[in-house]
Amino acid sequence: MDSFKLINEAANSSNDLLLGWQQEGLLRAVDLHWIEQLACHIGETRLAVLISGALCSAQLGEGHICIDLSHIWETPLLDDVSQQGSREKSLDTWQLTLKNAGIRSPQQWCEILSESRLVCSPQTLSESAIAPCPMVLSGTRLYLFRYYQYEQQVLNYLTQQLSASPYVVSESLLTQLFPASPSTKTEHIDWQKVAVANAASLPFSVISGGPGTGKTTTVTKLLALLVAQAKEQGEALRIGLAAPTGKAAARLTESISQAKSKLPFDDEIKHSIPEKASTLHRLLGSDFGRSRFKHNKENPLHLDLLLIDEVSMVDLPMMAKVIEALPTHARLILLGDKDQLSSVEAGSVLGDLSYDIENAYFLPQWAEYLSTLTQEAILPFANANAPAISRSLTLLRTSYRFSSESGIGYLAKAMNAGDDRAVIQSLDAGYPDLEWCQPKVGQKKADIARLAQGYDEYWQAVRDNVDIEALYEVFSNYQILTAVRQGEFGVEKINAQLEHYFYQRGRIQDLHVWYPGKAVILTRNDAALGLFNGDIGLCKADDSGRLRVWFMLPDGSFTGLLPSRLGQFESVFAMTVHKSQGSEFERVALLLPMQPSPVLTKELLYTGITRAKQHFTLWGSVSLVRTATQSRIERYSGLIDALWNDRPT
Ligand SMILES: Nc1ncnc2c1ncn2[C@@H]1O[C@H](COP(=O)(O)OP(=O)(O)OP(=O)(O)O)[C@@H](O)[C@H]1O
Repeated sequence: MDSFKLINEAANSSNDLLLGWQQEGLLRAVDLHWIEQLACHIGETRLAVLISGALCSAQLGEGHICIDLSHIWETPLLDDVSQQGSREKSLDTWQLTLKNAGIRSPQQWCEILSESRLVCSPQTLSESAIAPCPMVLSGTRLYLFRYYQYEQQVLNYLTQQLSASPYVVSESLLTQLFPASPSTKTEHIDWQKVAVANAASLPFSVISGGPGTGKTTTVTKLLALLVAQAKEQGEALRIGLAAPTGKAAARLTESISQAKSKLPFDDEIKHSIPEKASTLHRLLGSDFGRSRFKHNKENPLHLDLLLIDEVSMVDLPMMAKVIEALPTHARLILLGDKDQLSSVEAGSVLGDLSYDIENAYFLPQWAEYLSTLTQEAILPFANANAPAISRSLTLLRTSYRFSSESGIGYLAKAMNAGDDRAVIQSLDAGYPDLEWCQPKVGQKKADIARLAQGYDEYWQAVRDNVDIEALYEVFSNYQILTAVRQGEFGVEKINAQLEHYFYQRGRIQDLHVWYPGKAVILTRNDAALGLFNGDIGLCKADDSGRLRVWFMLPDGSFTGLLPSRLGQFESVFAMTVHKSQGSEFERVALLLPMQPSPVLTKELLYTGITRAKQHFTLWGSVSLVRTATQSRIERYSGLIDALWNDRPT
């Protein structure tokens, strides 16, 4: 429906207006239902309040923790959300809507909201003992109450940690872990050593870095140092390792066990470093039927240190619950790649915490302390007003996986910088580890055949009836990724077309039953089976010839289930980039849709590219690659301002 017409027709009725927005896809049914129920219950009829509540709820669905009224005032809603219409027309429409709702400026908008019984201020919240109201207006930011609380929980925790006194760190253990070697010592700073020294000194720290920058190697050294220090004092550290998904937990387990073997410490220290990582849900004691975790403020985790990997995937509510369940004395170490896609659910905690990490050098006193401890020439912030959070952040800057000759490394860097010229240049440069295919209309069959070739080795392994470990390894060598779920290049259609192709080639005998080699991904957690959303299962006969679906467990063993026992799953010859987070493959083919889509952003492409270890193929047109490189995801929250507002300009 045309938006001008919509507003003219519906100016007198907020319900009609909001219903119209729902039809246009700006609101979800749940947003509308939520605000209608509340309005009815409290007797609120003002359009300005109802619009704000519905928008706040809708934007949460888009990953935003809050809405910023002054930003929204200047943003064309339709361009912002549904990409329809010209910017000018959308902005006119949006401003007209707000004016019809009696709003003339963001300030006036805030005043109207402040008068509503649906909205309260942070002050009223802190002063009153009465039940909270559904929304909170903090400055020009409007939150749903629960999300305001989550954000405050994280901020309160950080405020305490950032002012805590540092721990003493053993210089000799640090030197043992990072022996100075004249041949390896260049003019560059050893950021891994700095990261260990920094995180060992603090109760809270973030270590961020791109693929292969040695995040796991670094934290394993950090754990070794802390375990050895505790041992010197006759104590034992209780360490927890966790990640947001089962797959990421399994990778962390594997990487820590490999990195441990290279430590220059005796076996006793190595044995005291745990390897087994669990999902955050399992760590907190997920009770799938209940909203609260088993571990919380009243029943904290029995840990002295918690390390969480792949934090880019952790949403704000989960981070708040982890913090709530941490004992006050416990250290928290967050690990991840800040440039990857944010969590599926609302928030971008790692992105917000490490917002300006590239420039976040330490304050002079802290830089001096770290320089003395590490013997590295650490430059301090020039500005004495540096934000407190910068003390807790270390960025690992050197990739040990991709050499300077690596196309994948170069492409990932260009994508991250949003530099479309460099992206196109690297794709065109003929790097041996990069390939670029530009799909053309009418060539889909040939494209599917080419994409399917990547699975030749897998089908050979299925025919050879190799054991499940070997089959799993071959399957993990190659993965097709899609940017979207629906449409011609969406994951559903691509999977169906790949399976059809395999059927035509005689690799699958019957598409309608389970077959050896069928590959599935779970789309729901299954507590009873001990399996999680994102776990991959491969179909293979057991010793008695019965087909089972085999899943790898976090300890590397396999469990084979009858297909009838599986809950919700889908085929996984192709998966979405979102689902691939936390996994890596030797070879990756990333398939972009033919048409522009708001989901095509540099974060999505960067995440897809960095899933590849040895070879990466991009399927997408020049114009789409360019547009995606220049689009970035922005998620609203109050964290960046609260943590970084004193940053030097
Ligand atoms: N300082 C170093 N010197 C040489 N090689 C290193 C160094 N640090 C790490 N590596 C090697 O680089 C590889 C990647 O290291 P690691 O797995 O720790 O990185 P990561 O950042 O955790 O990787 P991922 O992207 O998989 O999360 C490993 O083979 C590791 O042994």
